[in-house]
Amino acid sequence: MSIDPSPPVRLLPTVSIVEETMRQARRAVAFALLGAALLAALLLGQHQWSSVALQQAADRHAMAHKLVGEVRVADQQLALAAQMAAITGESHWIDRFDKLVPELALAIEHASLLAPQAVAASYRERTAEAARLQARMNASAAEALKSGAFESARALFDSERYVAQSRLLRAATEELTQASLTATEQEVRSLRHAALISTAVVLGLSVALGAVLWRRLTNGLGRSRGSLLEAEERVQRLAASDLLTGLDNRAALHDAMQALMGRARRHGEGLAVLMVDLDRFKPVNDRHGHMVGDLVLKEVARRLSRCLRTSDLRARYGGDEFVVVVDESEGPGSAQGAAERIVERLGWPMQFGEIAVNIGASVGIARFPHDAVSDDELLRKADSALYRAKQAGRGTVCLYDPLLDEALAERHTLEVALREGIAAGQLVPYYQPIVDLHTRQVRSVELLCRWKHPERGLLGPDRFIQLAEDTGLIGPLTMSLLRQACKDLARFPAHWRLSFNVAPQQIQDENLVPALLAQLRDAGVPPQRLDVELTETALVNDTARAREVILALKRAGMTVTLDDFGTGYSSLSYLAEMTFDKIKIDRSFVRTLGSRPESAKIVAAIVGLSRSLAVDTVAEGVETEDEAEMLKELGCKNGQGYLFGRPGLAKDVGPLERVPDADAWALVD
Ligand SMILES: Nc1nc2c(ncn2[C@@H]2O[C@H](COP(=O)(O)OP(=O)(O)OP(=O)(O)O)[C@@H](O)[C@H]2O)c(=O)[nH]1
Repeated sequence: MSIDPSPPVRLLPTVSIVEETMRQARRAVAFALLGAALLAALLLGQHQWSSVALQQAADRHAMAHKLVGEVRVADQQLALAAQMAAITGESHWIDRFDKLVPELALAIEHASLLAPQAVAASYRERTAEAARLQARMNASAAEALKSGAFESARALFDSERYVAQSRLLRAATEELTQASLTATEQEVRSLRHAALISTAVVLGLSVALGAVLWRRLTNGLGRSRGSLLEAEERVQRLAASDLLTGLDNRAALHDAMQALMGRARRHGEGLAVLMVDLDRFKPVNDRHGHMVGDLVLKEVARRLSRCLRTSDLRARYGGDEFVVVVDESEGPGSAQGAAERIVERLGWPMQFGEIAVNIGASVGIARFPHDAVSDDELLRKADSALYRAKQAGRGTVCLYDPLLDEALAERHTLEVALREGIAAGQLVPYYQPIVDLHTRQVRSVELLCRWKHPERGLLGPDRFIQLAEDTGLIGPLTMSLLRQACKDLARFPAHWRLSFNVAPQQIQDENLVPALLAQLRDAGVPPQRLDVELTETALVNDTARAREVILALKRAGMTVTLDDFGTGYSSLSYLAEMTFDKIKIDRSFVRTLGSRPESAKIVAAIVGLSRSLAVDTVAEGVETEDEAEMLKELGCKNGQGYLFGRPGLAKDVGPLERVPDADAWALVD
């Protein structure tokens, strides 16, 4: 398998999708508005144009009407004025005749302008000669009238020629004015018709344009809606899945569990929740980096998917924890089977390019509805079972057990109380003397710890030290105790030294040595009075780091003791390598000195070894004079135990210089 750093699920540009969608929607709406404005302008323009044209045509028609009357009246009045002037010779008739001649000519001219051009041209052609003669005769008549020759004027008016020409002209003029009337009427009618047609065309166009715009708008909005729905679906998918593995995430798990529980309840079926935690995953990150760690997590997700049914729910719960929910409709065995398959498959080696990785998995199982009926409770109980699987040595499967759950709850309560207790100064230093086996002089005291629990009374270290180590409280606890112990040490006899234990986890703390020196400085105690005890476990876990710490402690002036020697790994190489100042012989050898000959041999060997390495020895757990005697004979220099004194408070330990017998000590423990 090659190393591929890209995550399986790509973060999608949801924001830009929304922006694009908004852009599309805005464009569609802008088009619609523009189209609507165009349509409105078109309709308005068409309406305006047709109203103006119609009005003008109507005006011309009215004019034609008026001219028909005017020409007729002017003609009749002209004839009347001519007759009356010739008969009466009165000057006002003569003036009237004079005036009416050009008036009639002008009215005819206007009418010809309104008539169709062809009609007007034909009128002019047909009447040109008659009009010219008529005009000449009118002029002669007018002259005759003005000169008083009324008889000759009358003769002219009554002449056959004049009458015939007047009739011809009247008929032609009547034709012309009627033609102008008809033409203007037709114009009005055809304009009305055109207006109707253009309105229909514009309306048709508007409907077509409206339909196009509507389509565009709905298409645009439809596309926007589609994009938004798609984006929403993506967002929901992303929100529900773990980005690294692509499995459901914690939130989605809860939703899915509730749905599964609802269905199981309806069908009267069972479910099992498997809490899976990887074993030894942290070292993978530490050794190969987080990128390889991530690949492991992805591979775990892949293997989980392969060894389970597709209907089984799989989720990443966080960190290196996964949750699987299997249905138990076929009986309670299926969860156990699935869990065992998971442990087996995740235990198979993984290979990423050159890098080989070996992890494992522990599984805790809780059942619905047997153990719990809510998702939170089920997960909590599966976690409790998982805790037990881890305690049992990892790589195992454990079912939830209510009794152990109580133990876990008790442990949690104690952890909370311990955290508060450390802050509140409830952890009290106790001291046990370490004496010279020959002189019984007190050489040093070992710092031990008691917890003055506000409700449970005085608790020994067996009740809380392991808990403190497991929960990371051992560092703060040690420092809190040491702060008080350094003050006590300043008041103890100046040749007494103080031994105290440093837990394996504390070895990793970069600040350990500076913090110890700061405590000593605050209390005004030289580092030479401090002896740090380390167990073999601390050395085995991280030998290189242990060597560094030992060197730093010694450089700072403190001494270092190898605690509980003989019980653990007892590698002689540690002794040679690490330059301890003292070795503590474990109490199990001391207690069996009288009963098991091998114990004496082991003690003799350890003492011999120490002597050759020029290292001091201390025997732990000395309870009888016989044991003290034997140890002395075997060459052991120092002893610690009930024979010399039980652990006590500073006020009880302080006055002691030498311990003749056990009664000298306040028996506080
Ligand atoms: N590479 C990677 N590491 C992660 C991620 N999330 C959590 N971790 C690491 O996973 C580790 C989980 O810690 P633990 O469960 O104590 O590690 P472990 O070694 O498996 O411990 P045990 O369960 O006791 O065997 C921590 O070191 C986290 O930093 C992630 O997304 N990627």
